[in-house]
Amino acid sequence: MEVFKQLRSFYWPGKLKYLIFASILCLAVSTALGLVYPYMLKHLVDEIIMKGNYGQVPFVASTVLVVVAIKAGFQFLHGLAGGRLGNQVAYNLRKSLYEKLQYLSFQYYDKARTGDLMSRLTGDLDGIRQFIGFGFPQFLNVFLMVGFGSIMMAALNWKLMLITLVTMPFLVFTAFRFESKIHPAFREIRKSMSDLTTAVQENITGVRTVKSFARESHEVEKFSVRNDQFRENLTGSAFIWARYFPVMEVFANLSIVILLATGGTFVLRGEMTTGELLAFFSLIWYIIGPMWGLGFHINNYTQSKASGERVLEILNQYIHVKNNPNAVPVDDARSEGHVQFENVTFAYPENAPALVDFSVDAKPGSVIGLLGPTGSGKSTVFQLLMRAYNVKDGRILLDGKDIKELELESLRQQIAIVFQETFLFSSTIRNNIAYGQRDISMERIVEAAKLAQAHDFIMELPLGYDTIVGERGMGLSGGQKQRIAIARAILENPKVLLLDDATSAVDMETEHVIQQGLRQVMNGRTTFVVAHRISSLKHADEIIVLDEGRIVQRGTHQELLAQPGRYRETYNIQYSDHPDLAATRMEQRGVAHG
Ligand SMILES: Nc1ncnc2c1ncn2[C@@H]1O[C@H](COP(=O)(O)OP(=O)(O)OP(=O)(O)O)[C@@H](O)[C@H]1O
Repeated sequence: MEVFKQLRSFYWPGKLKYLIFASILCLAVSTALGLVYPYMLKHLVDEIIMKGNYGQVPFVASTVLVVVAIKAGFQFLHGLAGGRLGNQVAYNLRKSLYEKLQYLSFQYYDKARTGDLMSRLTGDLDGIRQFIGFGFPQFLNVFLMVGFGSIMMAALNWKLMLITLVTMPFLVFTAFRFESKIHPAFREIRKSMSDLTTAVQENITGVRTVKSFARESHEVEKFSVRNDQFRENLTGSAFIWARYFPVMEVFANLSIVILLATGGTFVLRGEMTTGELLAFFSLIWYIIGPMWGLGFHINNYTQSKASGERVLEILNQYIHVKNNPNAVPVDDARSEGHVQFENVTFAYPENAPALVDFSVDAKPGSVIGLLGPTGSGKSTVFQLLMRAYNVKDGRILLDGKDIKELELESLRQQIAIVFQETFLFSSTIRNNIAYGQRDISMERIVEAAKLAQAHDFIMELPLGYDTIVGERGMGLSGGQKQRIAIARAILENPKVLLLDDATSAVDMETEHVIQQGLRQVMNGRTTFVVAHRISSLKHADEIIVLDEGRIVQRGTHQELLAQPGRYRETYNIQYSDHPDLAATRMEQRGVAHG
């Protein structure tokens, strides 16, 4: 029950608890009305058939008819209340889960699997909806039926009741044993289901890689393993069912045998009437039915308990990066974009340090270039500045304030980043550029697109800015996607601009034009540029060369060219074919040296 206690805030607040009461009450009334049948049966046999009072038959029949109609009415109300309750609970849970997913830290997403999360948000949520809406009232109804049935049976003949129900403890014991076995089995089923979903999701996401490497059969094989596992888990649970249900059936039927033998003897001895025995016989299902169904209800309960655990796991997930209690918002009007890293050393969880003793003082409006081999920590600088992770050694300051003391949202609003890999939403190009910003005029979107050199190619598309780009921007080239991402960052009008290899996918010519546009944009903003091409870095106020997380060189383009080291080596490699020609071309394009 601990799981449902923890989920209480989703089904108890406000009117919801009244829906629970209404649903249970309607079911209870409907169950109580069911007791009229055995009573009518007894009356029919003892008072009408035995005594030949056939004139009462229409009365009995119409009573049963009225009872059936009222019972159906209450069952309808139970369904209505249960349905509304379940849907509202699922709605509340879905909302909270989605909200939680928005605020979970990068650290969580480093390990999270999309398919698994999807299965929690769909399958598991539905399990909880079903149980809270219907499973739970039905479960309570078991006790009501047993209670009502026992009272009426005891009123008819308490001795017969005790004898008949002698097998019930065995039935209950078996039902509980069954529960203890089936719960872990269901947990496994849910887990393998999410493995399966993950496999499908990853396969669809990576379909281009799969096809281009002709690895379809490899994927089918990989999927088969998970599919086998899922089947085995289902078979395992079916085996548990198969083992326990016949045992429960035997105990249930034993009760009926005992009832027939003992009850028959009682009637022959004149200790009870035939009508009473028939009423008893019909009543026994009030006890056996729920006991029989106990397995099903327990099953339902354990499934939703397993689902509840998986949903709670997300809801209770620790958020590593969040606002400090005394966090202050960044004053938009006063923010200058002065970024300082002071002796920052950082390691991703369970990893070697990605950045060691990193310091930089990026004055407002300055441009800092970052160069270094892959894995040297360049992107980590960006991640830390956005406070994707918390820094423990050293400090990062924005306008002299430790970013840990600033409100996270307002900090990130000061920063716009163009990632190495562009992510576009399945929406129009206009919405992708204006992502999340309301009341943005079309003029500003077009202006940003022009600066990012995206306007021309967008206008060539049949629907222009209203063209819907496919999932993750399918249908656009890498360079086109990057330019849309740059336009998005420009529109953000940030104080700090982070360009993480933002022009890697465009040709040199386009890069040069984008950079001219960017230079206009960078004016008055602090910019960090990660690039592998010297041409993207040479105008930076300071260039930092990283290797294995450590700063190995720093200075301006000219200073770094003048000293031996990685920067000059990179320069020589990039301009080695025709160093003079390269230089001349640059001059011609107006990219002044140094
Ligand atoms: N989310 C993460 N979790 C764990 N380790 C990470 C994570 N991101 C990066 N790393 C590790 O941190 C180190 C620095 O990575 P980073 O992405 O900063 O390098 P980079 O210089 O930007 O490389 P590239 O030029 O290839 O983008 C690498 O060893 C990398 O494996």
